[in-house]
Amino acid sequence: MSKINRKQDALDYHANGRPGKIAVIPTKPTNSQRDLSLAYSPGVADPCLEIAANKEDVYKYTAKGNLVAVISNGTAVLGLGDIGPEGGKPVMEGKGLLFKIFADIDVFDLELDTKNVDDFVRTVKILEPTFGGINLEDIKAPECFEIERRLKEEMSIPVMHDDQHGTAIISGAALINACELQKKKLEKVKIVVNGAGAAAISCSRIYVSLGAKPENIVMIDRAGVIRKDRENLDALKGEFATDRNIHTLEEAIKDADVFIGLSAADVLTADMLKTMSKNPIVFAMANPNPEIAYDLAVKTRKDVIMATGRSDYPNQVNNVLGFPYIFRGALDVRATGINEEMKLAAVYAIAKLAKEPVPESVNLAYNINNLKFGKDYIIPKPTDPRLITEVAPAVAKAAIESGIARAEIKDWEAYKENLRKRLGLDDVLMRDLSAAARQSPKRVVFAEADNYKILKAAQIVKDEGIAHPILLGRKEKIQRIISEHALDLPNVTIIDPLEEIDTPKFKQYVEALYRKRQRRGITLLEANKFMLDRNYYGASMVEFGEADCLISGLTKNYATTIRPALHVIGTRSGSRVAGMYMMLTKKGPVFFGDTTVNKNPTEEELVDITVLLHDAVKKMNIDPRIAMLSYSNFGSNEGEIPTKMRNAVKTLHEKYPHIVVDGEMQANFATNSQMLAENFPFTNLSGGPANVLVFPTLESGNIAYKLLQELGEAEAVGPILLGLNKPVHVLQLGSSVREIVNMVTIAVVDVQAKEKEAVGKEKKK
Ligand SMILES: NC(=O)C1=CN([C@@H]2O[C@H](COP(=O)(O)OP(=O)(O)OC[C@H]3O[C@@H](n4cnc5c(N)ncnc54)[C@H](OP(=O)(O)O)[C@@H]3O)[C@@H](O)[C@H]2O)C=CC1
Ligand SMILES: CC(=O)C(=O)O
Ligand SMILES: [Mg+2]
Repeated sequence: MSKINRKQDALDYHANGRPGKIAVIPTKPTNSQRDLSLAYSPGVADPCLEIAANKEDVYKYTAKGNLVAVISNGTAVLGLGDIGPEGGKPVMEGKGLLFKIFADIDVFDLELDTKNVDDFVRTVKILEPTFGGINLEDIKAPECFEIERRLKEEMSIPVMHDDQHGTAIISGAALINACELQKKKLEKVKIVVNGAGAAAISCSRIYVSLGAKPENIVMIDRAGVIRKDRENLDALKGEFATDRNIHTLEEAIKDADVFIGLSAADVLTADMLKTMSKNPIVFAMANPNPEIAYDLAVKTRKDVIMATGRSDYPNQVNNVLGFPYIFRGALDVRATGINEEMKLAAVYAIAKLAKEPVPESVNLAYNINNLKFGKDYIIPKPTDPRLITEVAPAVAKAAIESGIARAEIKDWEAYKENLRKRLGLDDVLMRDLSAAARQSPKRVVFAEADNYKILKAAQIVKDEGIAHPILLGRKEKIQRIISEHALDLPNVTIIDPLEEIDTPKFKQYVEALYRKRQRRGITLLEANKFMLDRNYYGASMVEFGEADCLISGLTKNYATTIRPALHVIGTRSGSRVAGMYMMLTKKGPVFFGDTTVNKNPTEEELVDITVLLHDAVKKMNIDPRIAMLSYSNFGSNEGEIPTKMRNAVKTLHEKYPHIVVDGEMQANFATNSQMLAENFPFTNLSGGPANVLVFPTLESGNIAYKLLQELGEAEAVGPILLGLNKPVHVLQLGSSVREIVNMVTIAVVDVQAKEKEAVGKEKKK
């Protein structure tokens, strides 16, 4: 994007619609007169009096415990300098936005019109009743140090100057990892810190805590190298003053291992970079423009590990990776401050996370196929959903262990679960199913293995111990994709049916297909031809026990994929086939059927579909509560659809009394149990909203799940094919890697359930 376009886009982004980036949203119902009388007068008086009697109750009855103030006077806004409090407001609103989206922390941004330290401290101090924490931002050195020190002493809620400590924590984590990759020891590296302000001094201090030697650090400000013999040297800069006989950045940078830029744009030239030691580390963190442009640095030195504060290049060393989670952890244990132990815990948690395999959602967000620990990935990406569950608990634990927490966390797994829920990362069911799959992984044959997404999913399910993949396709093509994308799939079986044509196994598969279909118009020659199709071959592998289940359909339409399975494997005796989607909604999982196979099911077919859905949901250890949907409620409308749904319910009640099912009903009644009970108290659909929805036609089911997926932001897992003799699962055309992994997980659990069923039947005999 050109600079001009970017400028206009950025201005439009802020100005369009409601100006600015944040707003206040009520968290309680406000629909009725009653709600309002509780929210405000007279009801509000009760929590007021409770808090007046016991101040700590402010955490119980108000938003204080989750509310952070982002406070600035605009004197060091990014690297833009002193642009005043109003000038800094977009940055402060931006911080508020980041706190919210990454850690679900609410923020009021406060821009103070003062450069006077006493006024600043007094103003913030008297805000203590309102906030759970104070994030000081973009206040210039040296005032920022005194402001933070005094507020920490005088306030009993966490106070942190983010430009100092947030930056120190992130760059500390990045430095540990960069040193490891460049095979350098932190205790020995020579570090040049350009800048001697808030960020630079705190970063240098944390590097020393992590093992760097103060005598190996040279610090530089606008006047040059900070030397011990400088006149009027202030105490802060004095901490890192050197007695070496050097005066300029040019002199200091020669043979240095690490350059830390926390100053201004473009001060490090290519010529200077050339003089650094072998395998140099450059963190050019000035915002918005770094001390040396990313492209110039990597062009100048092939052996450099390069990081900037920007999101549009690899290695974004920016305090956004820290402040949301540091405050999250501190707020959740009601810490009285943010101490050294908490900061170091955050450093190590962030550094460690960079070495873990990257979730697919992060690859997708950056449009990179295989991010992994290395020169271009030294710290996690800000969108990594694991940051909250790794960094916040590490910080909270450190607060408890160092004795500054006022609340305990006992069940850390439950706490992490809660953190995921806060961000809507709460796919508990999928996680439970993954855990179940891992207990006994199965052989899954992928019919379309000459496809990157399938191979990536195969790698994930293999790495996670969910399944043993078997890949079908042209061997050379599969190997090429594996090496192009640096996938890691050693020792995985690859089979090309075209190369199997003369094997006894191939012949066995062909004969079996011919036997099954000879009276349905298939000749032996045709059976032979069909078997070259990987869907037929894969289904035959499942049929003959060479694999436990088949996954296909990513690149072909549904009918083309399902037909071979029906021909080779067939349906369970007396059963029909139907498709089910598991919709992972914000209110929990809801199962939709039939969304895939039966266009306009009859009453009898609806009964069978309902039983199939019931049994499938039960296998996932969920008690099904089934609603038969229509546009009418219990006879309120006549018509073909309500009648067939009503009749299906009647048959289900008679033949399957153990199944909790009711209808016909409209979707809003099915999903709102209070409304259903108030209007139709006779219903047997009790104990909460329906979690299985049976649709009258394929059309309505398909439309409903797609709308929910797009507008309701629910994740759709499926279609899960029900009724086949052996597990075959057909992907949605163009599924994502995550959807394929989910589907494999379901397939493995399905195989496990079928095995259990078989053992049960054997025992009964
Ligand atoms: N990536 C990230 O996460 C973060 C990046 N930053 C960036 O770091 C920079 C500094 O921020 P902060 O510490 O808050 O600001 P401060 O105002 O406290 O400090 C700025 C420092 O930079 C020095 N400086 C300015 N220009 C030069 C130059 N040309 N050569 C040498 N030194 C120079 C100043 O020197 P003097 O003392 O002589 O005035 C001062 O010491 C900003 O660009 C900011 O965007 C900050 C926080 C986080
Ligand atoms: C990232 C940040 O806080 C800064 O540049 O000031
Ligand atoms: Mg800042």
